[in-house]
Amino acid sequence: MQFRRTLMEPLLQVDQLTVTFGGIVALRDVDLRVMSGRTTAILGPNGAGKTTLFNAVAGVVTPSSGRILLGDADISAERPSIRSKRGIARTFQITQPFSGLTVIENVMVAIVSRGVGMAEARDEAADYVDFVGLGAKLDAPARTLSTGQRKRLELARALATRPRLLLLDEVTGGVDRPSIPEILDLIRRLREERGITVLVVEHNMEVLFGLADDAIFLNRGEVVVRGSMQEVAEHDAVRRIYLGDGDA
Ligand SMILES: Nc1ncnc2c1ncn2[C@@H]1O[C@H](COP(=O)(O)OP(=O)(O)OP(=O)(O)O)[C@@H](O)[C@H]1O
Repeated sequence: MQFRRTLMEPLLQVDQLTVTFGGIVALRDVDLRVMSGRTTAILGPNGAGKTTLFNAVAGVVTPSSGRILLGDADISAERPSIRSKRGIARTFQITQPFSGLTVIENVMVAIVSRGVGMAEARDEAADYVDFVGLGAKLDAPARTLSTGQRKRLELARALATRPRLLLLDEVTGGVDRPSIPEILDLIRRLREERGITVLVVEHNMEVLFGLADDAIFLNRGEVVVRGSMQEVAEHDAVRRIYLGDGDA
């Protein structure tokens, strides 16, 4: 019963969020509920405000109004490092590993910064590296990895912060087609095996159908449609924008 109740609660709640940059309104009165244990997609054309919403949740842009709750805690005024400690992690559209460090060292950095000792950090890092399927690359310098492998490393680094909520920005962007199913499988396992709630920005509709339970569609900073991934994808406004993908 406890499990069922948890699934029905939002882990992340965004209320009436407005973000402006000078005269540009990047987000206007955006409401969002990200349900615990589910994967939620943010859809929208270029400039819709998707990245700004991620940045506001991570705490790297300051909203002009509105509030953000993680569980019961109002995190609106908290710095990014505090939000990270509370369990919000993000990956970037362009991966940013330390290219001179090896795969395991890259992951250890995130663990050591939690205050864990080196030996213990190495064991924990090896677990995450294995989980993302980079076990054979443990001691390879990050700069030698393919784009798909760098995305996996990025996920391992995010795992090292022990997230409850993972923000994934274009996780299949730049990844060669044959490697995409493996990355998607990995993201599904994050939820199923580690109980991580996922919020994803992704342009590829085909990818989202296999991944997202819920979705919101933003246009010019406002929420136009919200619902199940299926409902949102079938909405006229969404179909118009994504028709070029052939799957919407
Ligand atoms: N730091 C900034 N300074 C000024 N304007 C910004 C800044 N960041 C975003 N914007 C503007 O805010 C609006 C929303 O941008 P945002 O990057 O959030 O959209 P997006 O949906 O992520 O787009 P894309 O799909 O192209 O990445 C755009 O008009 C953008 O130009």
